[in-house]
Amino acid sequence: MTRERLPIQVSHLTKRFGDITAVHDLSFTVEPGRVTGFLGPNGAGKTTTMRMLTGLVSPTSGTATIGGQRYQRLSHPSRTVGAVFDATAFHPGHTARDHLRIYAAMGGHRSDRVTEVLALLGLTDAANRRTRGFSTGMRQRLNLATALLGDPQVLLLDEPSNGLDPAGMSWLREFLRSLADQGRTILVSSHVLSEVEQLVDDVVVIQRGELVAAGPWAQLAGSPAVLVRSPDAGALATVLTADPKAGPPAPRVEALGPDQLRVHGADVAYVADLAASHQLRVYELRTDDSSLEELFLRLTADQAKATHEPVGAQWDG
Ligand SMILES: Nc1ncnc2c1ncn2[C@@H]1O[C@H](COP(=O)(O)OP(=O)(O)OP(=O)(O)O)[C@@H](O)[C@H]1O
Repeated sequence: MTRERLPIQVSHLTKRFGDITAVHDLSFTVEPGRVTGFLGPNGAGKTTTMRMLTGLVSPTSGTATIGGQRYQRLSHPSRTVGAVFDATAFHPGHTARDHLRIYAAMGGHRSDRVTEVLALLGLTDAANRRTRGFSTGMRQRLNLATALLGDPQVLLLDEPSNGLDPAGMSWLREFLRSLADQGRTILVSSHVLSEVEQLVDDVVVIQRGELVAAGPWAQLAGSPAVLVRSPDAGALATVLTADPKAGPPAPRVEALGPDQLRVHGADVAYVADLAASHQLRVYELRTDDSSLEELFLRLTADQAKATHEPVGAQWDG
């Protein structure tokens, strides 16, 4: 089936609640066929923006459109956009099937779609269990099942990875990838930095309601640097910067200490092979994960709390 490709467009969007400016002159685009991370610390304005996209909150000014239309103007809103905002909004006494039946009825979706989404999300065996006993992973799956009832082309997911264990994250990554590969437009909010690179193709980073950065994740993050510990660090730095095979541009080398280097613009295998070919000793060689942290610290530099947190920390500490 050929699907209609529907980009999300946010243009000069502003929302004020009394004295609070939750979103300020925000503009970005979310492309179909890609998973886009919507990132920012708690209170940055992510949920407010997503609510404006679904018509739950009216903008003070600016526009938020889906396929060029405001949500209210879409001919089949609940079949075009699937959105879930509150991960805990299940009636504890309802079964997964009850929950989905209610939402299917509200959205005007055919009732056999309930069985389909239960199967799609791997919840068939849990369909008749009450949600009060559901694990976080099952709740997140039930949320996704709810969002997918209308087989929407656009998915807006607020913190879908919250509380997932590594297996759950891996499953979510594969699942979102398969939905994006069908040409759907997927916007996933998160305030957990370490989840970003696992899930998304593109990122939109906001802070205090304003855009900080937007673009392909790989481009924003750049390639990670390589850390080297070697008693021959000086000689290794010389061959790295002089090696004609590397250029242009040649790797850039920082001396971190007498036996430590940080190498930019080369990967671990390249540095290892070059050291071996010059018979230079290497005691430690690894990717420098702190470059990811540095990127976010730079992007959100005036977020005082963030400046002390390690890689993968949550911005709300
Ligand atoms: N209905 C409202 N009335 C008043 N202030 C609001 C309302 N909704 C949101 N805000 C404020 O707007 C700002 C942005 O909130 P929002 O929930 O959009 O941020 P967020 O990035 O989604 O944060 P989180 O990660 O905590 O969900 C916050 O200061 C919040 O207190």
